[in-house]
Amino acid sequence: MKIKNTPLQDCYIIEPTIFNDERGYFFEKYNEKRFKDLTGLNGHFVQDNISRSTYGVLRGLHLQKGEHAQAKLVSCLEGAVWDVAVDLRQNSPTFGKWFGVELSAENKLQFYVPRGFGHGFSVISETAVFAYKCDNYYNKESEGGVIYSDEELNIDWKLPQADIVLSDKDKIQPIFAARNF
Ligand SMILES: Cc1cn([C@H]2C[C@H](O)[C@@H](COP(=O)(O)OP(=O)(O)O[C@H]3O[C@H](C)C(=O)[C@H](O)[C@H]3O)O2)c(=O)[nH]c1=O
Repeated sequence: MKIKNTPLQDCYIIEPTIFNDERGYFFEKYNEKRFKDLTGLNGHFVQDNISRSTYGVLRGLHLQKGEHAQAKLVSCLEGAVWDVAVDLRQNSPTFGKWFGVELSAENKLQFYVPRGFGHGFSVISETAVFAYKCDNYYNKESEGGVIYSDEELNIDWKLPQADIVLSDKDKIQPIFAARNF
């Protein structure tokens, strides 16, 4: 398991150790002790989520506010996504900056998105099964984020605008728009 820094403070890319043999492959998807030893972070997750999406779907940018804030450890089990984190922690040196990484069943990379970050992904393969661990429980009332098309962020979602498929919720600026956090 290797940890790689990103341009965003406290945001990491994790490269698991893959054991290949004539049967296929094996890897430890998550090991709390090793994660804590390598990152110095708490590393205790309480909720696992899975979503399946078709090409062009864009989910995000979401986060939960305050005491319900979630750190996420995300990966793609089938297909490929362009995964984006935005630092929305007002006191962070990388506040307002975004970073993207391709996560796929092929590269098996994982992406650690800390509390206080907006998170989203776009599906760049025919279908994608997305899995993520959260270190705090879902709390609908505390949900907020930033609209995917925020002009200041100017995020490249690696999709033609005409192909993007959004939920009704993601078509509008959230009530808790990150600028007011
Ligand atoms: C997030 C979540 C949702 N739900 C229910 C609520 C809705 O009835 C349904 C779909 O929820 P939503 O449309 O918010 O799901 P996504 O658009 O995939 O949002 C998620 O994907 C982006 C990329 C994230 O980073 C967040 O974790 C999360 O906001 O699942 C739950 O029951 N528990 C949960 O933890």
